[in-house]
Amino acid sequence: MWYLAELYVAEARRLAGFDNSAWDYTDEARRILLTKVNETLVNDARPPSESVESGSDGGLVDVPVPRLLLSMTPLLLACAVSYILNLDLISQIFVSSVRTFVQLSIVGFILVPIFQAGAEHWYVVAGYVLFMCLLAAREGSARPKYSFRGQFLCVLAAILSNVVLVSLFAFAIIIRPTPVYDPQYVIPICGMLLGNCINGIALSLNALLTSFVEQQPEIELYLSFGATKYEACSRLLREAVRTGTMPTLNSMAVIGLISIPGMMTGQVLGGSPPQEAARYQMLIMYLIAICGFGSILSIDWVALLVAFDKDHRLRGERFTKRAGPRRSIFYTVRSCCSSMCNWWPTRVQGYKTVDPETTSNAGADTQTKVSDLTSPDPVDLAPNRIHVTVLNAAPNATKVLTVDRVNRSVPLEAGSKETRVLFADFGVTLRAGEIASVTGPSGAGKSQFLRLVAGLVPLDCGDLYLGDERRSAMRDMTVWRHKVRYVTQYKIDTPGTPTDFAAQISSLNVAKSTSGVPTADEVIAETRQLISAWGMSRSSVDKEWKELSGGEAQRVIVALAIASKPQVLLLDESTSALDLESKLRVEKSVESYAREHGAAVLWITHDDEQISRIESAMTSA
Ligand SMILES: Nc1ncnc2c1ncn2[C@@H]1O[C@H](COP(=O)(O)OP(=O)(O)OP(=O)(O)O)[C@@H](O)[C@H]1O
Repeated sequence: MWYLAELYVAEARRLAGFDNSAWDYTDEARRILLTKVNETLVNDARPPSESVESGSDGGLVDVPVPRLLLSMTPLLLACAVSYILNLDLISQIFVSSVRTFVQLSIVGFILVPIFQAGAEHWYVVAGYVLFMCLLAAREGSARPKYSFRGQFLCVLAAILSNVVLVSLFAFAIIIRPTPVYDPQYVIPICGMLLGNCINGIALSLNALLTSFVEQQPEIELYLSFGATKYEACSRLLREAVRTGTMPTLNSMAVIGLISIPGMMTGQVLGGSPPQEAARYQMLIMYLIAICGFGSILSIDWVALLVAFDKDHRLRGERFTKRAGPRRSIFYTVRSCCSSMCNWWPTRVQGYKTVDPETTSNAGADTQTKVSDLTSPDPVDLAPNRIHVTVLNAAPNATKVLTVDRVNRSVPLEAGSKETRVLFADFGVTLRAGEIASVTGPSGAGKSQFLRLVAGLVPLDCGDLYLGDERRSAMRDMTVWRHKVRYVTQYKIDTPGTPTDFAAQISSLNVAKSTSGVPTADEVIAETRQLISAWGMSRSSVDKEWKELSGGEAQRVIVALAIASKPQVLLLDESTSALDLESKLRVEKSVESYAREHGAAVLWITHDDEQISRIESAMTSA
């Protein structure tokens, strides 16, 4: 290269009229030299055919529209694979490809006047960036499986605040174009920030909202042991943030080695030196990473605030499931064709057609069932069908729990504004050592009653007392839940072992700030002792929750609840998965816990014999 340069310098000097023997290197000679060297290097690096096509200016090889359309044809293969594997992606591939073509074609045209006007007026650039933020917020908020009211505005706020902050940092401090709002810099870079924000927000928000709805038992398990909303969701929050940030962090890890990203490719193709393009790319990646991270944290924080009320209760009813993917024109056309001509293959998932001839009986059956479900017997919706019976009245003992005329209603149907009263003016008083059975038909509201007492669901009116302490006067609901333990009827399905769980509940804020709370070692030692008395191996608490059978997990969680020493124990069908012998052993332990610790127990059961057994054991003791 230097040899070539030497030759050009000599030639340049000759053309400029210098005497080569004097060899004085002027600016003019340097300019001619550099121009010539560049032209030669660019043309030498290209195959002869390209050199001809790209012309003598060394710019991009032009891709005419027919060839651009030709580049879309391999996607037909993807459609064929989607059809064969029944992936139901044909519509999405088609719509995405057309959108890419149309949107980029439009943007190619509108950017020219925006760049011209934006170079003079900052508000043109700001307006266009705001427009991009609105579109980004729409896309980001439309993708998650579940949504909440005001989700679009929350996503917009998260995106806007982070993009504005990162842009100020990038353009005012790092890049410093002139003017600082130069649209040639601001618009493409903001576009890249927004593109990554959408993906991060959609992935993270989807993971978090899905957890709030579908992992409700896990969250409420922690809440029922006195966790705050942050403590109850910490694992799910961590996972959601990781899910959102992982694509960017992964691409940063392989950038340059495996992938040459779009911006760098564009700059190199546009004629920029690769080193300069690489520096810009590094800068963009750092900006994308911080902007994406900030937006994900912001929106997850907002989602957490929406999901819980001030008493750290999970409000699952605030989320609604999307009806399905947005309907595309392709879908509409296909559905019309399908219903009119019945020619569209029925094997594509979600669009199966039913032959009325062959399925008439099945259809009749289904209809009967559906009508049964949609018009429930009014008797099933009557309030106050639950019965609380104190099995061993101890009128002289101190009051432990007072439920004072509480009401609870739930939506008649999911998402409906109409409500159904489960119980009204409902009350009970339990004294130290008393056990009460909670009975009633399925769906009457027994679990809702126990969850209300535990402070996991709100009450419409009335109040609760623990001794003389009024619940509505308590500033911190976690303190109440630490003393009133609800044992769920669901099988525990959280990652980790019961030993890990004991360590987690012993390190909750409420446990650390309360005196006399058993340590993790004490909890786990007593749990081992109890489960061994109930016919299980002591080492069962070292197995993963998911490795325990339904009956084993049920015994372990009851043992953990007893070992954490609550004042009120709320058992929701806690022995339903056990054989008779195991049931008897658990009953005995619960009875002695109530007697020895002066605790009150509310026990939901459908087993009349169990009620008689507990009643006779407690009254004869
Ligand atoms: N979050 C909720 N939103 C709307 N309705 C709910 C909600 N939770 C429970 N319900 C409804 O409240 C009613 C009472 O539910 P609950 O679980 O308390 O019944 P249950 O008496 O414990 O029944 P089972 O004996 O079958 O466990 C049911 O009809 C249920 O569909």
